Amino acid sequence: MEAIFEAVVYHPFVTITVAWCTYLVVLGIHRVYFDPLHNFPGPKLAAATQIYEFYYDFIKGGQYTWRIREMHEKYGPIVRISPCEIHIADPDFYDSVYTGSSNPRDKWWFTARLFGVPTAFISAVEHDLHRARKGPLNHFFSKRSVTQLEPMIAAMVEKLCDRLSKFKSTGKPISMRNACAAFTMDVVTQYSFAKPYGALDEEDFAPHWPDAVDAIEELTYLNVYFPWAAELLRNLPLWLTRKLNPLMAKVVEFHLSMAEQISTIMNSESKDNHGYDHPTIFHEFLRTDGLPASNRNLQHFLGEAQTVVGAGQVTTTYHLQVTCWYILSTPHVLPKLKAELEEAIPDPTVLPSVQKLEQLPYLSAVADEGHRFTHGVAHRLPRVSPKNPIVYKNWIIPPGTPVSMTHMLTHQNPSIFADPFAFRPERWLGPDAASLRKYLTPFSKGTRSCLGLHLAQAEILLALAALFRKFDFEPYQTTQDDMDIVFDYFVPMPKRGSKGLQVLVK
Ligand code: HEM
Repeated sequence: MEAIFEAVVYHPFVTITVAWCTYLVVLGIHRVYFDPLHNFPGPKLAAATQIYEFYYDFIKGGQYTWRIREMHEKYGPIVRISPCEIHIADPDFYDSVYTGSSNPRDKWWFTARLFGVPTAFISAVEHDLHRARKGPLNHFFSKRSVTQLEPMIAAMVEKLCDRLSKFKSTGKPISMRNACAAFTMDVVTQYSFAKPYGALDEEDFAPHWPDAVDAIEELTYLNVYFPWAAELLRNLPLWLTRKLNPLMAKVVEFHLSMAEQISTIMNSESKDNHGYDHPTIFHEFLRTDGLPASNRNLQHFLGEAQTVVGAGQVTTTYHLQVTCWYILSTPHVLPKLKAELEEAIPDPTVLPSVQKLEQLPYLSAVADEGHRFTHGVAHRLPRVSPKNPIVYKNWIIPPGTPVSMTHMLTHQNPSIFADPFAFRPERWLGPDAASLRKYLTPFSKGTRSCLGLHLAQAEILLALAALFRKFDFEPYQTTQDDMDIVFDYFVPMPKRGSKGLQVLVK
């Protein structure tokens, strides 16, 4: 008996397990009572172990954002939400966290893994590395470059309208999620590869592309918590990945399609984008002299392509779809918008420039209110001050600590946006509009802010103007709960099974 007891107690597995558990308990106690963040308010369990956050985001699926909101209601504007992360819910502090390059911020290495593309600029942890990698892409997205791109975007809008007009009075519903995604996908792939994916030409608007980009988003927590598993799944034979994890299979198929485009450009003798009246990102990118030799490979370009194409497609599509829903479902908005568009666009076949559309107050207010409802991203965005502490009121947050804020908490804050769940473009037209604007942060701010802001704004204004000048829509089997955000998979997502906005063209 004694021999059995000794064998069990001294078995290496038991010894290691006991030692590991003891280590975790001591670590938890240290984090809660002794480490530099121990004074910050928040649940003790969240401070002791990251399993707390893991439970809400991985097990329950994208739910920590709502738990964080509850924590702020209980503990106030600054909360320790995990052993190493501080979250702030004070909209006036946004500019102190999301700073420019004179006060650089790093990303937090842990959440830099969200997208599963470690060499892409979006995943670069250090400020300097991020700047070096993003640099070659910046000029493609300047206001000037986007203005030059306008004829292409307008042509895609025309194509979208052409397709929608075929549904007129047929009684056949259209998925606005798929139609808008086809438009944004064709724009961003035309700009990236000089070859659109042709989603607007497909009968059903090629839903497999937005499905693939949504799959990238749904896999963000797998990438963060189990990067090795995500890597393994990405590299298995496709048939096996399809069986084990259909979401990852969609991502791999998406990667294969982009790899084909990039290889064609890499292998073509001339790197010239002959025949196109606008530059294209990956032709130019491959010519960039400043790019280190280690980054001149398919894998690196693929990471950048996923970043640009994915980010360009998912956010703008979501904005367009959700804004269309609120325009159609908020009784006073549609007639006001239509009246403005009819006056500004006497001939519906001739769309004004983006510059002219920007001057239409109600259209711009509708687009801004759409941003306030869609947030850009649902996830908090952690930033790290590498050398200096971040000081919030009496709290001194040590350098190296990830500090995050969440757009949704600001955009739905009733002390800033009165009646926050009412879609009210008028709030952007009143006397308070200028002071409200600084709290509208869908594109984030600082060095890591959205690269595609001007492109997104051009797509949104041109598409909304054309859709509501040319068509009368009626929502089809869509209710508010098909649109409400219930998941944070980095980007906002509705309930499972929602088909998004479906419409009939009258
Ligand atoms: C409504 C439309 C859009 C919204 C609200 C939006 C919002 C955002 C936000 C909040 C970020 C910061 C993410 C982070 O900190 O990790 C971001 C980053 C980014 N966005 Fe957008 N985006 C939109 C459209 C676009 C478009 C059209 C493109 C390009 C085609 C684009 C490309 C990017 C890229 C490349 C980044 C990474 C920037 C970096 O890491 O420095 N976005 N976007």
